[in-house]
Amino acid sequence: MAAVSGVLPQVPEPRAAVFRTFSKPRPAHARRQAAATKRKCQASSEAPPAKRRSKASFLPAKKTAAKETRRTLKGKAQRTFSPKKPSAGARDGDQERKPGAKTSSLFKNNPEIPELPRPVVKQVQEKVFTSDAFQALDLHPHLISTINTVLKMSSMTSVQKQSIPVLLEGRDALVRSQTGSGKTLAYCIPVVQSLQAMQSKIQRGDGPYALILVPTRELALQSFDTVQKLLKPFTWIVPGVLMGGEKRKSEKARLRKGINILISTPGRLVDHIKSTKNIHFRQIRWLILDEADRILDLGFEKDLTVILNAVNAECQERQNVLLSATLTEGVARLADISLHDPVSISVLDESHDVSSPESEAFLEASPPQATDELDGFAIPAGLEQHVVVVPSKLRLVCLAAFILQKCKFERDQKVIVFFSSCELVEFHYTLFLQTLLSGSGALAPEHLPSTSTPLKFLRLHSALEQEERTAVFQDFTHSKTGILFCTDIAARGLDLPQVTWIVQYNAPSSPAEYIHRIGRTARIGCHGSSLLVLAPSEAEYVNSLASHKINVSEVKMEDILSVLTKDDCFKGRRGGSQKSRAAGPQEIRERATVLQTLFEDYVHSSEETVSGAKKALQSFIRAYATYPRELKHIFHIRLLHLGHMAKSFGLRDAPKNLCASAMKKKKANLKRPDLQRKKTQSKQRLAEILRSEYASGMETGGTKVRKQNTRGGPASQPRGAARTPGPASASAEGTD
Ligand SMILES: Nc1ncnc2c1ncn2[C@@H]1O[C@H](COP(=O)(O)OP(=O)(O)OP(=O)(O)O)[C@@H](O)[C@H]1O
Repeated sequence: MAAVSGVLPQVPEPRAAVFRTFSKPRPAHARRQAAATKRKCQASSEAPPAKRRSKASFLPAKKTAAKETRRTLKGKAQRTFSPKKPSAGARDGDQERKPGAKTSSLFKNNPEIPELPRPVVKQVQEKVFTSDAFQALDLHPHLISTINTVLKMSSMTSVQKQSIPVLLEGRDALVRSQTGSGKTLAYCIPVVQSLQAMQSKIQRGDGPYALILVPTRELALQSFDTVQKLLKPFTWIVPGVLMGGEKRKSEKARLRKGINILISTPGRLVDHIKSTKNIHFRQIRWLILDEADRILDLGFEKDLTVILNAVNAECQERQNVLLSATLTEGVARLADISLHDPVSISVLDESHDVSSPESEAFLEASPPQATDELDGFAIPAGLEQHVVVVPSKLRLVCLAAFILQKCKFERDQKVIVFFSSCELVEFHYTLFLQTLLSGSGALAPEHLPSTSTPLKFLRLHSALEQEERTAVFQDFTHSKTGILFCTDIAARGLDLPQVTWIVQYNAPSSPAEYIHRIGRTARIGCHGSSLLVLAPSEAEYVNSLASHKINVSEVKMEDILSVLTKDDCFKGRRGGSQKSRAAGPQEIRERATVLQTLFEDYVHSSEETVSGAKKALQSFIRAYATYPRELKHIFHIRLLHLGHMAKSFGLRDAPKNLCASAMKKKKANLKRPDLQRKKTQSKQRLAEILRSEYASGMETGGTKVRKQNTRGGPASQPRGAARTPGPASASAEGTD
């Protein structure tokens, strides 16, 4: 990174610049210097000593640049979102400055960017496809022809080849294979085959024969769609989905008429078990837990117990199938599910079969390892994983530059950006919509490069009304391009076609969540890329990923920012463009400042927007506090510079008392004798909170983001992926 040499690398022609400089080996002296820097940085956290000037920063900006920037932007900002006069309420401490106020330097006083660790990792890989056709299985001819003609699939994937015969034999199974490898059909085909072959023909009124549990509503819809297609020739078998967001009454009516293959989120099913007379499980032959490790997780524990008790009370003889890309036997053992002599299916095992040429390559390449060492999660071969280390002040412009690069200046790019809470999604969605879309995109179309593509922003999180959630899901599914901002609600199971990039703007809380997030791209043998954004104090996370056999290569922040030289909307003082001269570090710096000013002016344009940004920052801090203990040495609020962090929310200064009240509360709690009792309650609370992110929609009285409301933020939400209790204090907007 720039920290190593102290100067920004020469920025080549912008088109060729971005992402050409991944992980280049550095000279030894530079490495030594960077290692020393890293030690210093770790000791001092992200907050630098007041007088220290960052070597990592760009060359010092001339004083006039920001002034000029302000002038350039003033007009633009007014044309885009018309900043209002700051109202009385906006005059909170330092936040009272008018839009267009001087933007403090983005490039001074940043912490050094440490050289990233480069652990040697042999990633676990699986072979996706086999050469075997579905005809090789003992399936009903109509089912085979439906797979061939309706689903347009001919050969089986590895996980299908291994799982379908085992499940057709009637065995219980734990199935693990990489994301996007076809696990849905691996269980749907045996279910349909076995139910259509039942001697006494299934009647709709019999009720459910198969119960499929999935963690999110979108996944429920997606699985329902697959089952429905497979059932085309077997019209007497009725599938149905219970997923919340829909009127309870209509679901009850459908249950009364009869559903034979029932797909549901756990929370919604529990609600019906408690309140719907007609629901019964007398006929259950199959219990499937898709994304089983998530469903067995803390957040669903209570719901799952209710469901299993209800099912066990009425039927004992059934097949149980647990599937996930990150299912370990350890996780499965925790399940209070009476698995009967289960078969453990892992496609990785097949890679070790010396009869396949690829496996031979694998065996040759990897020395014998202990069993647990082989336990890394497989990552699709077509997935290129990147990481960028960005000082907190530059996070926002870096994200924006990346989005502009991919979605404005490249064709057919579909990007998913993961955030740790609903509030963060909502804040960034609104900010980008109001600045990048109506800002740079709408300014003067004649000034846009002819190669640019209009930006399309979408957002998905649990605080949206179900109607909008479904619409967004459908829209993004069918779009050729677009940027989806989301929480971990979209991390599991969703099969969104042709996603090209996954950005993790907030690091995930576990390696499993990392795998699932990146798994939304490079599915079923396709190619895709991912980018993880880390702060300098979080660089150690690369080692944590490596310990789970996850290998990321470094992208330079400067390379991402250099795209701004393509976009004359961000022209700085000197007004040069790529056409007239080569873009240098100074120009990149100026343009980044223009972009940051655009964000800050929007945020400071009204009381409402300032307060939205503060809430989002608080939500970030709360989510940051929920990282599990084993990651606390990397992700600890103490390691963040809150003033710099505030800048990444478009705030010119850190709001006062940001953490103080939370810390005060914590200290007070420590003195209180009833703390232990409270701890149990807070565990339950966390379960509620986690469930809310994956809510099934029976919730009442919660704060939902209305369709038209692009400015106001939703109720505070914690990271959906947290597996470990933390002090997140979200509202209970989405409990089932
Ligand atoms: N045999 C096949 N041939 C071609 N495409 C297939 C085949 N089986 C499944 N697919 C397609 O592969 C994609 C991924 O399948 P699926 O969603 O079932 O993956 P998954 O393993 O469940 O992923 P995740 O772990 O992310 O949930 C889907 O678009 C599906 O239609």
